[in-house]
Amino acid sequence: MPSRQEILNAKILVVDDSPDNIELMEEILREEGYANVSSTMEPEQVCPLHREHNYDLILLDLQMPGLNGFQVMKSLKEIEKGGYLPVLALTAQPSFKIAALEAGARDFISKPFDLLEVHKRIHNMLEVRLLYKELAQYSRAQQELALHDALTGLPNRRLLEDRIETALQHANRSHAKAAIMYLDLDGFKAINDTYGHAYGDEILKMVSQRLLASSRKEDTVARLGGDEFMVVLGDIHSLADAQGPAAKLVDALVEPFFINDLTLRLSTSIGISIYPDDAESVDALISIADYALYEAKRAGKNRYCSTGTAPTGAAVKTPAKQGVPELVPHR
Ligand SMILES: Nc1nc2c(ncn2[C@@H]2O[C@H](COP(=O)(O)OP(=O)(O)OP(=O)(O)O)[C@@H](O)[C@H]2O)c(=O)[nH]1
Repeated sequence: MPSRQEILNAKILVVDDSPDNIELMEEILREEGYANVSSTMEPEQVCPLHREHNYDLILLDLQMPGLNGFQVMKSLKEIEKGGYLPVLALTAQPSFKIAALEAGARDFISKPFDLLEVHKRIHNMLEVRLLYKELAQYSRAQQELALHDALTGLPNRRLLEDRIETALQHANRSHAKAAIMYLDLDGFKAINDTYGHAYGDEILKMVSQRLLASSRKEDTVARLGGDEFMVVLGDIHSLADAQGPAAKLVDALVEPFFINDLTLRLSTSIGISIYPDDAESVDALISIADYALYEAKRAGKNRYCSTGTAPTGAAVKTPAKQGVPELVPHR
């Protein structure tokens, strides 16, 4: 439940065409302790103001010249699409009460004001509004958690697969290629075993930062779990466009890590697959990158390995068409 202080700090807008009514309502609210009250006599300003300030409560007079309260609520619904309209209608017309509720107002206050009723209705409405905001925030945070790795904050496998799909679609549309780089740290287990899990975790966070710092903003850097990461490069035109970035990642991780008084060293191996040269589906591209990674490990670690053409220019078989790929480790 929101605290009394949170309720008193809520943002409130009073909308009325009568300066006397505005003054009266502002005074009522101030005396109760509400600290964030503003007002307007121009109904057409309500939406722009709400867009800017995201009010917790709009006390809205229904009968105003020009734009009336019902029209204002209609426009507010556009801003709060599917959301909660924080409107408390003010009306002297008994027949408008139900109409106001039907138009989206959460509640109404009758004029002339009964002070006790005003306070209760405002308090109750703010309580619900603030709870609603808390819930919406919590739900956004849960969605984020479901798509990100809790330790590093990087996208997790679920989000990664989506990102790869998007990169492939983009490559298709723009007649370009995409690269999947599968990374597995070398010697990570020894760090855990020697210095403990907390140091291992710290290294994983630092590795994530280095991978991000060594990639383009538009690339995806994800953690698959354990000491495995993936980097997706979109909008490339050849394997050579992925080899440079792969070498950069290998170099970035070979630099020592400083944690407390310790200097820790590890390296990474990378397997690369290219869309559409190696395969066309996400799963197949990941499998081929995994296979290339295995070859990079087998060839001595601290290097990347790809299918395709060796730097010397020697053509090698591509796995999608030829079965088992011939892989080219680079150091
Ligand atoms: N600290 C920490 N360790 C983890 C986490 N997830 C997995 N691990 C550990 O990471 C290690 C990964 O094992 P390997 O990939 O075989 O270790 P490695 O020494 O890098 O082996 P190579 O890849 O052959 O060089 C295991 O010891 C796991 O227990 C984690 O979230 N935090």
